[in-house]
Amino acid sequence: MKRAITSSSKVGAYKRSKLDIEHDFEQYYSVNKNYYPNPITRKGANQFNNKSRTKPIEILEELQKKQETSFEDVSTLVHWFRNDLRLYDNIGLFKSIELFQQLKVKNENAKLYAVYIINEHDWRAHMDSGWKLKFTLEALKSLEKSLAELHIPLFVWEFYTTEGTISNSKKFVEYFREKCLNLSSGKSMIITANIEYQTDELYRDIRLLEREDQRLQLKFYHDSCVVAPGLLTTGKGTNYSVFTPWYKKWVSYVNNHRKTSSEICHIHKIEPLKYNKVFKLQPFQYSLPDEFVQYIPKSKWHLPEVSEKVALSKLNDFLKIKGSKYNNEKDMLFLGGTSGLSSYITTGVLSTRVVVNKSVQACNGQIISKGLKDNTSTQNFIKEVAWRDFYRHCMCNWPYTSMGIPYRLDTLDIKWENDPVAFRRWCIGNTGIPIVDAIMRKLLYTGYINNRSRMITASFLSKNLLIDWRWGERWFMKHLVDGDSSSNTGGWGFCSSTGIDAQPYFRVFNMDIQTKKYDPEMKFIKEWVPELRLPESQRSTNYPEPLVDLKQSRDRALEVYRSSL
Ligand SMILES: Cc1cc2nc3c(=O)[nH]c(=O)nc-3n(C[C@H](O)[C@H](O)[C@H](O)COP(=O)(O)OP(=O)(O)OC[C@H]3O[C@@H](n4cnc5c(N)ncnc54)[C@H](O)[C@@H]3O)c2cc1C
Repeated sequence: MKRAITSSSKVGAYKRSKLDIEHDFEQYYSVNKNYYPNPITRKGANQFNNKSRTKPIEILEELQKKQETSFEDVSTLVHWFRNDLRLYDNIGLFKSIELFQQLKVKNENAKLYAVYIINEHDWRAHMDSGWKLKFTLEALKSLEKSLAELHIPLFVWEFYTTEGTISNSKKFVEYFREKCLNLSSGKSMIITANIEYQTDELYRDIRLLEREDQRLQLKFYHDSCVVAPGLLTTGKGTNYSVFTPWYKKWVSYVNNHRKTSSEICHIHKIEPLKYNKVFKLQPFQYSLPDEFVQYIPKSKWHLPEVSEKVALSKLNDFLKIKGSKYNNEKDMLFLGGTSGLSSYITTGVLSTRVVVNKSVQACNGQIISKGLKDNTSTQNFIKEVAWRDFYRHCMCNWPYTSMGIPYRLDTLDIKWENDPVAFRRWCIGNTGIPIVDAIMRKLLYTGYINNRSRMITASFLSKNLLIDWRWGERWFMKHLVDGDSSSNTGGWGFCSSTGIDAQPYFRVFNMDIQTKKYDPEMKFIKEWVPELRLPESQRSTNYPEPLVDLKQSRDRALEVYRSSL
């Protein structure tokens, strides 16, 4: 078979461009063996499909059913914040306050606290980016202040172990038990938390429930989706693996809520009371270690302001100003026609129920799923938000997709070429394909690129370069400010034709057409690839020749995919 990638010696000449940063590229080639010494295999993944292994979400829900609430000897209630760093429309927090008010009737000295737990090993294992962690810590600071206004202290605990231990370990369970009992002076307590749907996190919560000390009552709630996983099944009771019929069901589920509530989806608002006695706020002290920060170019260190208030006003502004133009502008590379809310949503500073409610108000009506193609801009915006739910549902239904295995198990047979030099050039935006380079440089320098940009570069990596999509997925996680494992895996699966409701394998993005459509005047490209600003005749030679011939590499991809599937 003809190899379409240009020779490596030529490639070497471009390896230290101005945008290159010191980087250990090998970390993207496979799951981190320190944390996952025995990664799941195809056989293991199939056990979930043939039901010989129970899905973690089902185990968690079964264990939950067995929990009964008892206020006996309880004097402390804690809400454990994870990716839900907000007060407004936070179901777990809302429930915790409901329980606290019941408890107060029985024990007027009862206390309500909030907790957040830092485990750097989790961040390493999940390849969280410096951008995202910095954003999370800012969100936490803002939350701490808002909680203090309600007289609820926030405790930030740090789980440190010398050996690599993620939070689904026995060690963590023991640590958690000790910290909690310390807080309640050895008495019983109730802990609320919102469910995180990634497999590691589900197994962590399962362990906590299974090994629970009788004194600790844990209560988990669905919160991060508009419609909780498990509620939408086909007429035959099976899980949807195609978005459009799932979305129709999602829309009618959400619309039906109008019958029982004034809102499309019920928003949980807590009362702005003083829940405990006054206390002196001592802001938590934690600095993000260099190993996470180092991936962010220092000169460009800039994050948007992070608070619930900012997120809500960004949403309102978007709906007022850009919402009606979303259909035309969302894909344009230089316009910023999308909401820019993903980092707020990923860290839970903003709830997607609020996003959907406000969007529906903005278009004065219900959500429509019929004639999807003709939908208005705001209706389409809602549909994009629903994709996030869809991928979360899928992660619960096919848990191995959160363990480094594609939804389509047959695609494990694809013979990826996995050229490390080509991968490196893709990462740093030096492929010689202007649209790809501009996007990849923007990602490296800002931590954010829009959905079209993600699709273009993911298609190019997995198809034109024939590099295992998981290498790219990990690079994205390590660099995105909004890195979210279900949306990221879902997006990569879609573009590489290995995931759920994916593009057919023969759809290979044509980079020239993408440029003409989404950056017609090359404004975006020239912004990020300054080498191309001058007219061709005056350009110096420091911009690389294309890494691949687009037509040849497309044909090669089709051949490889066809022969493997
Ligand atoms: C290869 C690839 C990787 C991706 N990785 C991530 C990721 O790590 N984290 C992430 O939040 N999104 C990811 N997405 C989805 C999407 O690209 C981003 O959510 C979107 O670009 C964020 O910008 P925005 O908030 O301005 O989007 P808007 O267009 O304003 O959309 C509003 C919200 O809807 C949700 N949303 C929109 N499009 C999608 C989609 N296709 N799939 C799932 N949710 C969507 C997001 O929560 C987003 O904030 C990925 C998509 C692809 C193709």
